[in-house]
Formats: sequence, C-alpha cells, structure tokens
Amino acid sequence: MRTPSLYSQDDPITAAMKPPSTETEAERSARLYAEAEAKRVSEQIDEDLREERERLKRRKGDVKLLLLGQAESGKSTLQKQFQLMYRPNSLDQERHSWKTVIYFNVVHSIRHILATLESWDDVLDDETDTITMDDAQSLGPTKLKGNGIADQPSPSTSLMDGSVIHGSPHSVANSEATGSANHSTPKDSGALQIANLRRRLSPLVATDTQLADRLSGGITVSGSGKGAVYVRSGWQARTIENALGKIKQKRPSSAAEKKARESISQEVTPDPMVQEVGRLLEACEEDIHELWSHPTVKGMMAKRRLKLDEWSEFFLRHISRVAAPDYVPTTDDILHARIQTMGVAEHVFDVNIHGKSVTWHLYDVGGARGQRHSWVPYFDDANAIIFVAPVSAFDQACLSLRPYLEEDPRTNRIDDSLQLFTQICSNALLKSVHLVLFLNKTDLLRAKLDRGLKVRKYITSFGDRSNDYETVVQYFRAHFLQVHRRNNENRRVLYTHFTSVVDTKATQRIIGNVRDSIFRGYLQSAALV
Ligand SMILES: Nc1nc2c(ncn2[C@@H]2O[C@H](COP(=O)(O)OP(=O)(O)OP(=O)(O)O)[C@@H](O)[C@H]2O)c(=O)[nH]1
Ligand SMILES: [Mg+2]
Repeated sequence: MRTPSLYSQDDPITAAMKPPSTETEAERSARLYAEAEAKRVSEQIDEDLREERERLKRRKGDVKLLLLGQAESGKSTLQKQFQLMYRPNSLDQERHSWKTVIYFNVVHSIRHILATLESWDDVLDDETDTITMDDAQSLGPTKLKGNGIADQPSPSTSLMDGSVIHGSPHSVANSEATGSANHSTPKDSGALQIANLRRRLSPLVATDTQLADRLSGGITVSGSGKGAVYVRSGWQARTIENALGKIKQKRPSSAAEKKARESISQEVTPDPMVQEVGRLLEACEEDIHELWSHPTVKGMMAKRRLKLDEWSEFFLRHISRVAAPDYVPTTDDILHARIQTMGVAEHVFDVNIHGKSVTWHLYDVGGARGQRHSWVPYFDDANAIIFVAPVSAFDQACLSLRPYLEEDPRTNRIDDSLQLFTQICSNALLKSVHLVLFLNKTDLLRAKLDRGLKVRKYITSFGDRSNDYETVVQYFRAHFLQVHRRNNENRRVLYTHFTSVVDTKATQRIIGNVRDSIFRGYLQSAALV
C-alpha cells in the first residue's frame, strides 16, 4: 500500500481542506472571501513585523528625550505642544476623547466644591470665620531641608507647623460624636441655596465614577484624596474603543488599526454615556454657574478653605461653552485638560532639521512620588532631559501616592522639585545627558503674586526681598542653578527657560530652541560632525 505523501491525492490534510462537493455558489464565494481575508491578515502581520524590525534598526540613531518632573508640573502639557508641532493631525483625531476628560474635570470639580462645602456645613459660619487672608497665607512657612531654598535642615517642619486655622470642617464623624443635631440643617438662605443646588446637581455629580472608569478602561485608581484618574499610554483610542467595542486589541504599530482609528474619530459615533453627561451638563449649566459664583464658594476660596486646581477654574470659567450641546474641545481646552500619567508614555515624532529627518522618542512620565521608580529603565540610553519645575507651586504641598494621589503636607512642592532635580543632576546614568530646565507655570505665578500672595510666608529664606515677579523667578532659578552647580562633575551646560506651556506660541518657539540645542549635542555625541 502506498504511504500518503503531502502531495498525494489522498493526503488527509488536503482531503480535509477540500471544499465539500455539495458547496453552493454562495458558500464558495464566502469561503473565497474568508481565505482572502486570512491571507490579507497574514500579510499584514508580516508587514508589521518587518516595520518593527526596521524601526528597531533605525532606533539606534534616534533621539530619546525624557520629560521629567513632579506631578502636575506640566510634562504631558508640554508633550501636547510637541504633538501640536510635529503631528498636528493626531491631536485632531483625539479631539473627541478629550471631551470625556474635560467633562470629568468639570464633574469632579463640582463634586469637590460640594464636598468641601458640606464639610463646612454649607456656610461661612461667623463663629469660625476668624481667618484672615494673611492668616490663610501663613499656613506655616516652609523651612526646606537639604538643598532646599531655606537651607535649614529641619525634617519635622511642615507647611502646617506653627499655623493656626480657626474653625475646622464639621466632619460627619465629629457631628455624630458630639451629637450635633444641626449638621445637615441649613440655617440661612445661602445654605438653603446650596442645599438646593446640591440636590439639582446630584445626577451630574453621580457620573464622576462612570467617567473615571471610561477613561481608565476599568483599571482606574480613583477614589479618595484628589480622586485621581490615571491613564496609560494610548488611552485616547481606548476611550473610543471602550465606547464602541469595535476594535479588538492590536499592536499600536498596525496600519489597519491606525486607519480604523482615523475613520472612527473622523465620523465619531458618540459614546452614549458621555452624551448623557453632555445632556446633564447642558441642563445644569445655570446651576453650575450659580454654584461657581455663589458668595459662599467665593468666600471659601478667598479664605483658602476651598482650593481649586487651575484646570477646575479654567473649565468652570468656560462652563457655558463646555456645556453647549455641540461642544467640541478647542486646542486650548485640550492643553488645560488634566489627566494623570501612569508609568511612562512614549510618543514618537519625526523631526526635520537642516533637511535631515530624525525620529524623536519623547518619554512622558508619571511624576507622582509613587511613580518615579518606573523612570529608571529609560535613563540608560537617554540623549536629553527636559526637567519641568512649576514655580507657581511655592504655596502648595507635595503630591504623593498614599495610596491615591494626595497632598503630603510635610513637603513644599518647590522643595520636592529641587530634591528631584538634585537626584537627576547627580545620577551617574544621566551624567552625559543634555539637560534643559523649564521653570514652568509662570503665568500662574504672576497671577498669585498679583493677588497678593507673599512668597516669604511659605519660604522663610526669601526674607525681605521684593515680592515682584522678576525677583521671585530669579530667586527660584538661582536655587536650581545652585543644585546643578553642586552636581556637575562633567561641567555640562544647563539650559533654562521660563515657560507657561499652555501658551502655544511661546512654547513652540522655546521647543524650537531646545530642539536645536539637543540636536547639536546629539550630533556631537554621535560623532557625526
Ligand atoms: N496655567 C497653566 N497651567 C498649566 C501649565 N502647565 C501645565 N498646566 C496645567 O497643569 C495641569 C497639570 O499638567 P500636566 O501636564 O497634566 O502635568 P504632568 O506633569 O503631566 O503630571 P503627571 O502626569 O501627574 O506627572 C494641567 O491641567 C495643565 O493644563 C502652565 O504653564 N500654565
Ligand atoms: Mg502627565
């Protein structure tokens, strides 16, 4: 008997693959279509693998730029400016996903305002209302340790030390413990108005968790503290996918995926949940406006019992636009939107310089204290670092993960930035890396100084210097330069810029300068010149 060979007529595999003799014409064309589709997918995979191999080969000559700095310093906002400059279309494709973030920012701000008001029984109680603007500022001068500005080692000193805040939030626990009967009984008309607003806004506030889930794709770290929502690289596409369930998990380099995303975001099918939030926002616009301009809210903010983040104020100021039924985020809105980075997100751009196109890999890291360990693997082959330090943060405490992103009242943010900068300057792996410092959020610093905030109230070593913008920024700059000088074995240059990275025109000019200086260093180190 003949042994069946691979090529023989009675080969079992060939026989199994043969279409049945009863195949109809419709079945035949379905089969041919399926076979063609399988071939196309297989070729696509081959093509992806080839692209990936090419990419890895090219990578050797690529520029790797790390964006480092503490949480909320402006790294991702700076990354958006790079994106605007080098891949403007990609921001357009993401525009709709940013709507979810902005809605989340608004809803979360309202929730924060209402929760803070509740903890103070919705009123500015006269008895507890003895705090003055000056008192509010002196929540304790910061005596910074180590290389800190005050240069006074004093580990136990905190922002709160030595400060007396008259009055305290009426926590539920307290009122229960003391048997306070009037905890939820508004006494005056202001409190009654707020109680009504709270009731009317409750359906909107309730969407907070759903929006957080949508953004983080179910792996959210949200809850207490500042109610953080973390997103990993590629979240923009995921918010669309989560909503539509259309695209299966694929590698980001897949051309098919890119195409699918493009078509989805161009004629985006709205996410019903986000649409519902949009409808609620529209219905609540007047109420949000009333809450935001309510004297109690304004009073609490003036007394710094209620602290709103810059993005909260931005979107609440623009609420009539954001709550409009046909709202599409503007580029300025996207630059102000806030979402925390988790881990390290890589962004790739082709940068054209002197007729030569070089691929840049931008690594945007999560800056919270609990995230910093994830930076280290990227130090090995980095060419350049932009360290972003928010100089407006002189009156703010540091953010850390405990377990959620929240303020750690023991450390002033500028001190945290200086400590972090010391670690970066002194890190052996980074000793030859081109170093750029962005002293950021200068617009917010200016606004704080214009409002009368005194730097010396928070940073004792500032002493009797003039509280004007120029003196303050030069004072901060001097401290960063000092850190650099003390940790500069290789005598490398530190390039510093005063920035407000939400300002597109100014930032893009600075990015141009930075690109040229990084590129010069890159060419020298690659011995190409
Ligand atoms: N007004 C103003 N806002 C800024 C500036 N830079 C950043 N922001 C805002 O500050 C918020 C935080 O900025 P991000 O870029 O998300 O901060 P980050 O450094 O990426 O923070 P993590 O991802 O948590 O490490 C966003 O709402 C930005 O719009 C600035 O120069 N001026
Ligand atoms: Mg970020």
